[in-house]
Amino acid sequence: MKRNVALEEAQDLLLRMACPVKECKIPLFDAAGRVLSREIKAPINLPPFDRSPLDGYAVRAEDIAAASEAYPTSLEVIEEVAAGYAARQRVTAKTAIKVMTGAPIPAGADVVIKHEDVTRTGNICKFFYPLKSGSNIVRTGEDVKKGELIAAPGTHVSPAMVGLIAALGFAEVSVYNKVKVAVISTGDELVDCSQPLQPGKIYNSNLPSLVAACLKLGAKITALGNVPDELDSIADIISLGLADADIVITTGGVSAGDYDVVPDALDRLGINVIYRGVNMKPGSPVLAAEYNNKFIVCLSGNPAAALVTFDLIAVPLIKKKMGLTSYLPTRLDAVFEGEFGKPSPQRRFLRGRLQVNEGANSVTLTGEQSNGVLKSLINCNAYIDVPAGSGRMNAGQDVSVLVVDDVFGH
Ligand SMILES: Nc1nc2c(c(=O)[nH]1)N[C@H]1C(S)=C(S)[C@@H](COP(=O)(O)OP(=O)(O)OC[C@H]3O[C@@H](n4cnc5c(N)ncnc54)[C@H](O)[C@@H]3O)O[C@H]1N2
Ligand code: MOO
Repeated sequence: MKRNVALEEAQDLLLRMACPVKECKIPLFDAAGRVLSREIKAPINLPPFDRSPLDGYAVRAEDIAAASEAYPTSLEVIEEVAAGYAARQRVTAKTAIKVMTGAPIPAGADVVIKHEDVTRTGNICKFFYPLKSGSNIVRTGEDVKKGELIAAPGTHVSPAMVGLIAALGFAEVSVYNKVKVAVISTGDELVDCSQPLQPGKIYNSNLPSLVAACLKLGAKITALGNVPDELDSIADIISLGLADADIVITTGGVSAGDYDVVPDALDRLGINVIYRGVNMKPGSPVLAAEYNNKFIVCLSGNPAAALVTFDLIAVPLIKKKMGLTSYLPTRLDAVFEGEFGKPSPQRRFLRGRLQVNEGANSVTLTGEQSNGVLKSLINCNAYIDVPAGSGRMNAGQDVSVLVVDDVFGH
């Protein structure tokens, strides 16, 4: 077992051992938020045929080459084509076919003129300007070319990706199974938020917040609830979690107190502790262990410490198990806007709000930074990485941040 490792080593030790869970095939309608386990190549062009982007008239460019306001060109409309149908006839010299938006371009035509720009009497249509061959035609494969790689394994399925996969005619997709995460909180002082609060007790916030964080990632959760600071109960519930889950997350009871019995419970279960303690604040007591290819991540109980170490250590692990190929938080440079008076003898992660700008990114603090303060995580989308040995931080200073909420995507 290692002790007091750097964050990067703490991440790496787990990521090296973790491989994605098994794959399955699911209906495309259920695929949003999942991770593709197979590449997707386009079996068809998109659009599959040349189509009209307008309601208008498909004609031959050469037929309207001389058209002008003063001397319009008259063509005979020989057919009308709605979206979803193909013209039966060809556009030949001096003829036009009326087409609706989305309709295939009739053979022979090489340009579409929008209907507002023509006048029509019976079957005769007048055109008042010429257009270059190819104008107002959406070409076959403009969006996607047949054979093109659409997504590699490990791609997160966004709503837009669902649309693209549907447009290519796939009703099912291969994805990784949902990662199963069991969440446990420990502490005699904790009361479920549905219960009245007794003296000396506090409401359990870690269990709901960690369950919510795992759900947001797309994991399959088992909330095993809260157990008292008691060796047998903690050992029993961890072993219950390990029976089904890929990853067990616990909070509380990992520090140095008399009732911090989580490490003893792991010991009793014969679980291999990979490391105990990470050089960071908050969350330094975090512990990670492995058992039969499953992982146990024990976060300290302070609510902010629990969520920060969850984001920086548990999330990359869950993401790698989910099959994602990008799992570490993005690191960006930013200018610090604000002040933080405390020195940081230990490496510190401050809760901040990153604004991504054209020139320089800027980051502000989201509020109080104590280990138990949860409120400042509400608008936090990045952690300011303050190196060990840093003094007071002032506005305008350059900092490095780890992005923990996706500020780029949609
Ligand atoms: N003598 C020492 N004492 C402490 C040390 C140390 O090195 N030496 N480390 C401190 C640090 S750092 C932290 S963080 C805490 C964490 O200890 P634990 O992980 O064992 O957590 P607990 O003692 O169980 O709880 C800490 C704190 O958080 C509250 N808590 C716990 N669980 C929840 C929950 N589910 N929802 C809301 N709040 C929770 C708990 O009541 C405590 O106030 O230890 C320091 N002590
Ligand atoms: O882990 Mo503790 O004080 O670093 O919150």
